[in-house]
Amino acid sequence: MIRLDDVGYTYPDAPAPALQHVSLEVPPGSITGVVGASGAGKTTLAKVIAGFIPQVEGGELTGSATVDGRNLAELSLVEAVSKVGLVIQNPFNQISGARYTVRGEIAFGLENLGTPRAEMAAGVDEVAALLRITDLLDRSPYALSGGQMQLVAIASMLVLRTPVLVMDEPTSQLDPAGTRLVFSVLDTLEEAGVTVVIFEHKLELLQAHADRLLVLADRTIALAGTPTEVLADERLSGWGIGATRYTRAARLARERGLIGAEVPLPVSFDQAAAVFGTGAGGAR
Ligand SMILES: Nc1ncnc2c1ncn2[C@@H]1O[C@H](COP(=O)(O)OP(=O)(O)OP(=O)(O)O)[C@@H](O)[C@H]1O
Repeated sequence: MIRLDDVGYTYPDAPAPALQHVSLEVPPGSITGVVGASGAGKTTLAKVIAGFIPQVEGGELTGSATVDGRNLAELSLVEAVSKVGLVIQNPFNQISGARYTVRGEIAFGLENLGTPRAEMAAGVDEVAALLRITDLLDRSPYALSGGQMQLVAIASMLVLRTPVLVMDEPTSQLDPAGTRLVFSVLDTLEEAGVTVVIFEHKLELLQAHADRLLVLADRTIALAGTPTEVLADERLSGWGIGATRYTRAARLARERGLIGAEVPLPVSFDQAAAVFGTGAGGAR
């Protein structure tokens, strides 16, 4: 269980806090999505949950952030890293620079933990198969596309098998197929009991895969609920968050008089199918 109670954080020498009064609970074995406009504090919150703040960044953290009852600020970085994996926003920065093959790169964290060689090799093969990058294992980590590098960065965290995984825009470099693959891997992780917090802009996928959705706005959690509840909230556009394609299509249909103003705007495929009367079964 991840629990934040009235967390505030100010970067070193920053004139104002990046986060204020943030309280949240993430139950174990669930997927929580976090959405927010640019600059809302998503990366900052990801680093708090991963224990990188304040350990790595410095600055002033107030309130309490715990994982399984342990205060993150009191864990050593090694302890924090063994509890929470952080997939950072820019995959280029996640690459260690210390290994010449993708295989070595993915194994790097396990190597540092002293994992036996055979176990390490099996772990790397397993995550590579899961993320469909087995054919990249003997390539140089520097000769990859942005999307391939992002999958390698994700693999290098998954292989550590931390009970909690925090992902900061992990699909930003991926094409739609790669993005769907990552979300299906999250479902697999959830089934295996992993707790996932994903900071992401792709609302349709969050709607389909997340158990809960949090909105970060004005430096705090402005709204929390099921994805369907949150995505239907009229305040989202004011917070700089878009709407799902289903909502946008229905809004257009409403403007053109094709559906009445009294019909609630759909946020999901199933709701849209009901509104447009086409039934389920089409392409999503
Ligand atoms: N190292 C830093 N020092 C001082 N201020 C920072 C630092 N990093 C981020 N900030 C500030 O903290 C606030 C939140 O930034 P953060 O990167 O967490 O937002 P974000 O929601 O992840 O944005 P984006 O979607 O653009 O990545 C911003 O006002 C930003 O300018």
